Amino acid sequence: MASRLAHRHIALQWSYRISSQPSTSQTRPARIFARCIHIFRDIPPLRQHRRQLLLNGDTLGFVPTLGALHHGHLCLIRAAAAENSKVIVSIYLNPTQFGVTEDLNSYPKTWDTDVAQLRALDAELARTHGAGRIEAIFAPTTKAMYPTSPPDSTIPGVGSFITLTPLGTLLEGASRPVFFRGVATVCMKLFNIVQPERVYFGQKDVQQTVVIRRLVTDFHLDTLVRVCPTEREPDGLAMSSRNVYMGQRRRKVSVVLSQALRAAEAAYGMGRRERGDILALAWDVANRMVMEQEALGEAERAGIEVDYFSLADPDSMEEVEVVDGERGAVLSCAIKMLPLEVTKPGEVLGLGEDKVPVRLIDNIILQPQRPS
Ligand SMILES: Nc1ncnc2c1ncn2[C@@H]1O[C@H](COP(=O)(O)OP(=O)(O)OP(=O)(O)O)[C@@H](O)[C@H]1O
Ligand SMILES: CC(C)(CO)[C@@H](O)C(=O)[O-]
Ligand code: BAL
Repeated sequence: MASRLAHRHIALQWSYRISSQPSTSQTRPARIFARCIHIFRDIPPLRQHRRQLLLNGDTLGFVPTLGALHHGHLCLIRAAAAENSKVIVSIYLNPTQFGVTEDLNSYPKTWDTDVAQLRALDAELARTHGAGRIEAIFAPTTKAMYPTSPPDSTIPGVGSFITLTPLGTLLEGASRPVFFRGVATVCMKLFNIVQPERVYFGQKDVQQTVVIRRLVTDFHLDTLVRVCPTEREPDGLAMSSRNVYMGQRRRKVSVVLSQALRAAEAAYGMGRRERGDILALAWDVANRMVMEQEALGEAERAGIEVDYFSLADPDSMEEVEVVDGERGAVLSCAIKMLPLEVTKPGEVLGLGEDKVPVRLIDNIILQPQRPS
């Protein structure tokens, strides 16, 4: 009984969808079962449900998220539904991957629209021949996820953690020292709880995908890791939950990230293999934007700081001097969009009124080239 009460259902009733075809004796109204998407807040009822899925012969795809869902997340779920009969999505703002000075408290929280998007997507999947369905949302409490000691985000870190060294200390890990410890730890917990056949991650967080593959290999986890392409806005900006922090002014400037990467990718496309030759083009684009912004007045400009441009090995994420054409490389970048110094009346502002610094990341895979 306790376990039955421990999760809620959304969409409790059956519904009928009228087919766009006229109804005749041959073409009856399509009768589509608006199934409930279960919402689990605790682990035992989810485990029990998962056992039932196994007994029913279902395959399970898992999409972990921090919530504030956008089109990029929905693409991961579609990919999961394309190769599994059931999909579980987790929505959990994991505290241990946020450093003590980072944006955990202001991170966008959009539970109602997240659930509405998942319901709409599930209805779309119901109409898609052969697609799996969204079975459940796992939105655990922090007490459930961190049962024995409160989650600690300090660098010494009291608690049980997984670290991947040196991989987790490079690039994003250099700027966010507890980030990959938190990600690896929470993903290990989530994978142990959900026991998915396949897990789905976005290419946008490229180093995270390398960390997850390493976690699965080194800890012999029985799951397949799938990586889905980065979904972008029409101007090239990678979709990200944090983009809502940017109002119109910072949003316009943020396009520099993808433009810089594309310039460097073009150098690789033209046969350049030396680090300096490839990254110089990215730096040129970024420096030009920095100077353009600096030349404007306080009420017009949006400041940016480049954290890194990187050209790294796809398995280790260690920097390379020359791209091995048979291995390819990961070209990646992180920038900080600085808070606006002065805002103007009537200006379209982002979440937190453009006072929150926004760290944006992006990458392009430089594909291995076949020797001609
Ligand atoms: N634009 C995107 N295209 C494809 N996958 C994405 C995209 N953005 C995020 N994802 C993936 O969705 C999963 C959940 O990510 P998360 O909830 O942190 O969203 P996010 O947009 O990356 O948020 P943030 O702004 O905090 O980086 C991750 O595997 C992430 O790589
Ligand atoms: C994988 C993840 C959900 C772990 O909290 C998070 O790092 C993310 O959303 O990319
Ligand atoms: N998608 C990455 C999550 C984070 O930046 O914390």
